[in-house]
Order: sequence, then C-alpha cells, then structure tokens
Amino acid sequence: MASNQILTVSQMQAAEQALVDAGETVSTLMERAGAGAADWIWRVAAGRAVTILCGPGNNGGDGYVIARVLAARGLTVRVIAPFSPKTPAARAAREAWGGEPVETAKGGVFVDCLFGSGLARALDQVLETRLCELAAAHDLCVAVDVPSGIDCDSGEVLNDTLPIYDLTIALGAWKFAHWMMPAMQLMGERRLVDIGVAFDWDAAQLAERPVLSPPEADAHKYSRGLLAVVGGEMPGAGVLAASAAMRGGAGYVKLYAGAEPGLVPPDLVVVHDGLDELLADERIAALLVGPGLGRSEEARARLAFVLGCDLPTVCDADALHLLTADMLEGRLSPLIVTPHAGELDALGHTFGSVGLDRVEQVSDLAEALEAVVVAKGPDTMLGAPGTPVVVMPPASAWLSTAGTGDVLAGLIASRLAVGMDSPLGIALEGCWLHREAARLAGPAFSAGDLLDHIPDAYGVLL
Ligand SMILES: NC(=O)C1=CN([C@@H]2O[C@H](COP(=O)(O)OP(=O)(O)OC[C@H]3O[C@@H](n4cnc5c(N)ncnc54)[C@H](OP(=O)(O)O)[C@@H]3O)[C@@H](O)[C@H]2O)[C@@H](O)CC1
Ligand SMILES: [K+]
Repeated sequence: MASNQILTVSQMQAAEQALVDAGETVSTLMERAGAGAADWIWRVAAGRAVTILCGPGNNGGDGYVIARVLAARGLTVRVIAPFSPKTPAARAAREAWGGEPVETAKGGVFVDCLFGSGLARALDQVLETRLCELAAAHDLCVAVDVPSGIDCDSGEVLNDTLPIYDLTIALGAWKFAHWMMPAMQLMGERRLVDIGVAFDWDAAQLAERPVLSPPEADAHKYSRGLLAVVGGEMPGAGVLAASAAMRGGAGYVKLYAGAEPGLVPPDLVVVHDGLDELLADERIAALLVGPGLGRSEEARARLAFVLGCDLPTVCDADALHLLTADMLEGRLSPLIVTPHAGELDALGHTFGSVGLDRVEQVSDLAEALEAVVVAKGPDTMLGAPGTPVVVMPPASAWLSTAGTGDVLAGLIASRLAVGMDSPLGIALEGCWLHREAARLAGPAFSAGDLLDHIPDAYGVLL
C-alpha cells in the first residue's frame, strides 16, 4: 500500500533491490510504474495527443511503457528519444512499445521521462533548451517521478531554466524534492503511484493531518492547560503569540511582558511583575519564551531562568539567538524550538551543525538539543531525537508576512499545554492548525487576521 514515506535515492534503490530479491524484476516494477503513471496521464489528457520525451535510463523506460499503454487505449502518442535506452529494462520497454520516435511535436500533453532519480548532473544547454521548448509547445506538462534537472535528495534545482509542471507523478515513494524548496515549486499537483515498495521505519514522512479532541465534559481552565508566555522588550509579538495560544486549545494563557493595556485583548491575562512568582505556579503546564524577548543581557538571563524551571517549553525568535548548551543542562522536560531559516543557521553555529543539508541539519540539531526542531518556512520540516524527519505539505504562501511565526509558536505552545501527544505530535498539531488557519484566511491576511481563523481551523481537525 502506498504510504507517506519520503525516500532518499539510496533508500529507493535499496527498496527496489529488496523487491527484486523477493522475486520481482526491474521490468515488472517498470511495468507497474508506467501503467500507474499512464492512468493519471490518461485522465488529464482527456483525449488529447501525448508527447513523451524519453531519456537513456529507467525513467525513459517508464516513458516507453506509458507510450505503449496510452497508444493501446487509442490516444495519439509521440515519443521523442534523444538517447537510445541504456538499461536492459528500458531497452525491453522500448522494444515492447515498438514505435518510431519523432524529432519534435506540439500540442496536447507533454510528458517528461528524460531523467528521474538517476540524474547525476545539470542538463547540458542543448537538453535544457529542448526540454523547455517542448514544454512550452504543449498545453499541459507532466513529470514522471520527478522533473528532469532537480536533485531528488536536496531539492536543489540544477538548471537555471526548467519547465513548471502541472502534474508530477511520483513512482514508488515520495522523494524529498517533491516537498522541499526550491524543487517543489516545479511540481504542480503531486500524485503517488504505488509499486509495492515496503514501509521503511528509517524513512522520513510526509506529515498527515492530526485529529484533535474537544475538551472533556468536566474540563476546566487548569485541566485544559495553563500556558505562560514570557516576552520582553517588544510586547506586540508576545501578545500575538499569546492570542494564538488562547485559541489553540489551552484553557488559560498568561502573558508576562510589559504590554500596554491598549494592546492587550480583554481576555488575555497580563502579568507585569514577579516572573519567579508566576513560574512557581505548579498549575503551569507549559511555557513559551522568545517572541518579543529582545537580545539584551536581561533577555539572556530571563531565558536562562525560564529554561531552568524545567517545564515543557517552546523557544522561538530571539530566544533561539540567545540559547546556549549550558541553559539546557539537566533539563528533563520536553523542549520544542521553532526556527526560521536564519534562526536555524544561528542555532547551527551555536550547536555545531553547520555545512549540512537541511534534512541533516534538522536531525542533527534535534539530537544536539534533545528537542523537537520545527524548521519553519515554505517547506516546514520537523525533527525529533531518534526519529526520521517529518515534512509538512506546503501551506499558503500568504503566511510569508511578519508575525505569523509568533502565531505558530503560540499554537504549538498551546498544544504543549494541552499535552495530549508526544512533543513531535504536539508540534505537528500546531503546524496543522497554523496551516489550516492560513488556508481559511484566504489571500493577503495579516498575522492578526490569522487569529480569527484558528477556531475554524480547529474545527477542521476535530
Ligand atoms: N527505483 C525503482 O524502484 C523504480 C524506478 N523506476 C524509474 O527509474 C528511474 C531511475 O532510473 P535510473 O537509475 O536508470 O536513472 P534515470 O534518471 O532514468 O537516468 C540515468 C541515466 O541518465 C544518465 N544521466 C544522468 N544525468 C544526466 C545528465 N544530466 N545528462 C545526460 N545524461 C545523464 C545516466 O548516465 P551517466 O551519463 O550519468 O553515466 C544514466 O544513463 C526512476 O526515477 C523511475 O522513473 C521505475 O522504472 C521502476 C521502479
Ligand atoms: K522525469
């Protein structure tokens, strides 16, 4: 059964080998992959002609299977083959197709079977131009497995100019490039064809939508979770995070920051003095520190004090620039950090995970901090100690506005105060609430507008 696992090229090769060891042949796998891809292409072609560009490897082999299947269903199929097939399975697939390649074609659906997971370098200029011209000459573009010219594992785009596809049909399992920037921008809609690849416990996962619960019938504000948000110099960010947290499931949110009364919604409790007294409250279920904290020495001392309380904590924003290993010494409670790309780099410098690719960086940092790392951005990725990374499906690009990170931190902290799942599950709940709220908010929202959509987002996840 197709799963949401994301495999590296070497994991994919191992999976293919395991199937071959179990008695399959590469040709039967190619047949399955090609037939599955042909089904999708048949649907989107809706009777239009199909042009398939076939490369030298097994991605090209898939193309010949697709050509044969679609021609047998009565579609006009044109194959363009700048290379002759180099693998036994691709050669057999071309023979079974039995047609004559053409030099060029236009109109209908263009199918890219030039290169898949075996791409070893950027396309040369001639191939790049040919690929782009063919894509431009057709009404609809489909990439088989992955678009040609991208690195499957890193999501890097190796050529300056590549087509943007309407549909990408992943074969056997997702690759990181399907869900990682910048390659994911080329994919269009994504569909997965199952070819029998087994579930790999060491594989990364594409996040699945969590299911939240309503409060128990006898719930009260403390049983639902008391969250303290510790801010600092810039109270607006703390107010935003706390306002999100009030809608994320926690029963009670207290904000410690010098917020002006005019800035504070009436249902948010603001504490101005006595941080030690506030944090000594045994009813506190979780803490959020960082949004609006500042980076002064006072902020650093405040962060150290908060972390020293050893309560379940979310660290965001300024806290991520101030965080050092000694502040985490002896901590036993869950920690979740929510860095954007710049903060991830800052943490990498402090905790020694620079020069790695993004997946390794997130995993390494999770191990070093013994924390859940939510590397937020257009391709949000979550890491936890001893667990492969989890990648969020893309969210609204309108989230790229100031303050939405504070809202995310507030939501994750709220889920941490509710505390019904593992720290990784909790972080995912917050990310999904954020994603759903952004979807419901539509275009051009501000971070404050997002707050109004959190209750409906919650409703979607119940
Ligand atoms: N895994 C599975 O279970 C299944 C996988 N399947 C399919 O197989 C695909 C992977 O196939 P693959 O390994 O043959 O690699 P593929 O991408 O077709 O090309 C490699 C060839 O291209 C060449 N080459 C590379 N870069 C180049 C460049 N820039 N410019 C020019 N040439 C370049 C390279 O030769 P090189 O020049 O590097 O020696 C080699 O000849 C996978 O994506 C999926 O579609 C399914 O069929 C069934 C089940
Ligand atoms: K391809």
